[in-house]
Amino acid sequence: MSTAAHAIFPAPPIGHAAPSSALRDALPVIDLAALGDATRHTPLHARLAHIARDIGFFYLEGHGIDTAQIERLQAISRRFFELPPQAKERIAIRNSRHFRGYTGVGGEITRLRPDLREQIDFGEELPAIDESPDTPAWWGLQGPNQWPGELPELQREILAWQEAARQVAKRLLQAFLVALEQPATALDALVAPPHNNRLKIIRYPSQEHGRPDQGVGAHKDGGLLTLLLQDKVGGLQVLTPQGWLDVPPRENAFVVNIGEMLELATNGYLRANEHRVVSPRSGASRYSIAYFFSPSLHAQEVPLLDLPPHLARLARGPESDPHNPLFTHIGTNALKGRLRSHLDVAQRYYPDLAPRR
Ligand SMILES: O=C(O)CCC(=O)C(=O)O
Ligand SMILES: [Fe+2]
Repeated sequence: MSTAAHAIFPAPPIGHAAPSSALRDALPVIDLAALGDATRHTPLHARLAHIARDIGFFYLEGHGIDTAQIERLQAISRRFFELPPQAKERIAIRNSRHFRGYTGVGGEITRLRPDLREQIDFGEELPAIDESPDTPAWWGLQGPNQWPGELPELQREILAWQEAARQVAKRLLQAFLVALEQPATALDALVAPPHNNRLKIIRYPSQEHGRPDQGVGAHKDGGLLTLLLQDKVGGLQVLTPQGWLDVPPRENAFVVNIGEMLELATNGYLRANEHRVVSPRSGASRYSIAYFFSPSLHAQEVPLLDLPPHLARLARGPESDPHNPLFTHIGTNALKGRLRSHLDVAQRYYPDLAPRR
């Protein structure tokens, strides 16, 4: 996860959110089925553009993924985290130049602090690009996953999820483009195969009394769109002008975030929204599955969309943070985010590029 740009609004201490009740009642829901495959602008598209711009996150329903498929993935993910520590360590992310594999609690860093979560990072299952002195470092992001041999069903469900989530994300991206008065296909080349999407299954252990509660620290997602599946526990919060707002669980709905690459492509008309997870306090763990729909490394550069004047007027330019510069070069930007989050991988495989602390 890329460490976020500085908050525009002073962030209250973690765990003390005070969202406005008006916003809490207004958490928007978008029905992808109702948007259909329309290539024409409809009032629903106008609502989508408004919500994505002014609130920056929403629930997505009507995605068409079977409840049974969701439940199978959630169940097998929980079983992975119940494996003995040695089994998880066998697929440790520090053994993968491609940033794939298991990270234990506290092993990932956001805003310079360890996150209290354990997770497996997956990517598209593709062969590694040959390393030679002339190969740019960011090609290292492409490569095979590490699968736990004890749970072959996990591999099956993750690969199926990648297919299903990719279709949903692509339809949603096309709806965004229509909403912005672009051809629905305007970014097809950016998300064409070979793909570069990422997926994580995550467990947030319950917070022990008096201990830090940074499940994951405030950040923005680096890709185009994130489709997040959370369980019933809660703890996800999004930063709004009124402060941190809880995003309570909603059955069979994804939570959608705008990522930094869509912010860049729209010259800041759409904004990547900052979010975080506060550790559960219930004694039970929280589980989530995050799918990061991202530009293909092969596309090289994020294009700038040509917005009509009435939208371009509202595009404020991408937010710039000297501590977390955004690059329009896809590989450079993606590698930067991974290096910041996984110092062990950075130091082992990318020593010249590893962030200094
Ligand atoms: O687990 C969640 O609810 C959010 C995860 C997240 O924001 C991330 O991994 O980027
Ligand atoms: Fe995120």
